[in-house]
Amino acid sequence: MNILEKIIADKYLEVAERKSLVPVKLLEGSVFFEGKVVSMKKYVTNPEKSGIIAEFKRKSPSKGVINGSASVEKVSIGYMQAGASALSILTDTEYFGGSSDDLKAARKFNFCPIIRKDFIVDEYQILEAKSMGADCILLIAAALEPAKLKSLASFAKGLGLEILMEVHDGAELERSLCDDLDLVGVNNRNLKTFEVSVDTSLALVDQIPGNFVKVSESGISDPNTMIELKKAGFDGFLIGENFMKSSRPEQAAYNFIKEFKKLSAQESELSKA
Ligand SMILES: O=P(O)(O)OC[C@@H](O)[C@@H](O)c1c[nH]c2ccccc12
Repeated sequence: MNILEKIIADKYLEVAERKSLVPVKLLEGSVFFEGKVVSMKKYVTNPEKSGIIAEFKRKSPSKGVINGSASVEKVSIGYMQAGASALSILTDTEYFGGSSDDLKAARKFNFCPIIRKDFIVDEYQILEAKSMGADCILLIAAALEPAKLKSLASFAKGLGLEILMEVHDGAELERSLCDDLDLVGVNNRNLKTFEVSVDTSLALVDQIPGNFVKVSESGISDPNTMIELKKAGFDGFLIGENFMKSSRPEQAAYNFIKEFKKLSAQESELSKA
């Protein structure tokens, strides 16, 4: 069993347990349930912003503990002040050290799109996402049968949520593309082997139809790489570890975005010349 298969197997058990403890009616009673969704698609493509979806992640199966002491309040506010377009909050506890409380805290302190980063295998988790105040969910093509991915996407759409579908190769992209998706992400990290390469994004970008917002995910640690990915056609950049490994993730994001803006300005000067 590879790590993704293990996480997914555990996720089914975890969701079954929560389902038996927290009834859907209670989720639907949350103040956020009727709340308006802030569009990830719009924020990520807004030229005034960086396109960065900044992630709050305490640990991961590939890296172990990344940051054991960061405050979600401080970091999420700081990310947005630094110029991020949106937030990604891990809610998986066992493998990533996150929780629904992290997402609720981020929601409380920020008016911006927030994606619930988790391994969604059941409609119940989409209701949970809405009840926490999320605007967008992640669906991982490598973890879901195409028919199931499509029905989960349509369920999320029905609640007004946006959907980021994550793929890792052309075959996943082809079999799982559907109209209900808003953003398509290419994960540079293979969730089965943990290998990371931005070439994965560069190789797939032209296969993503133009009506979807294109996001490159994982392993981005240099503003020059972001410039390269942007030139290739990406609108969004999901960055976690490179910020979270710092004792002040919000400061790391600020420095990164400042450098990115400087490089972008130089690029556009060059293209004018
Ligand atoms: O920390 P990184 O290398 O910047 O990557 C962020 C994000 O892409 C990564 O956390 C991620 C991408 N897809 C996922 C699916 C589940 C959990 C986590 C992820």
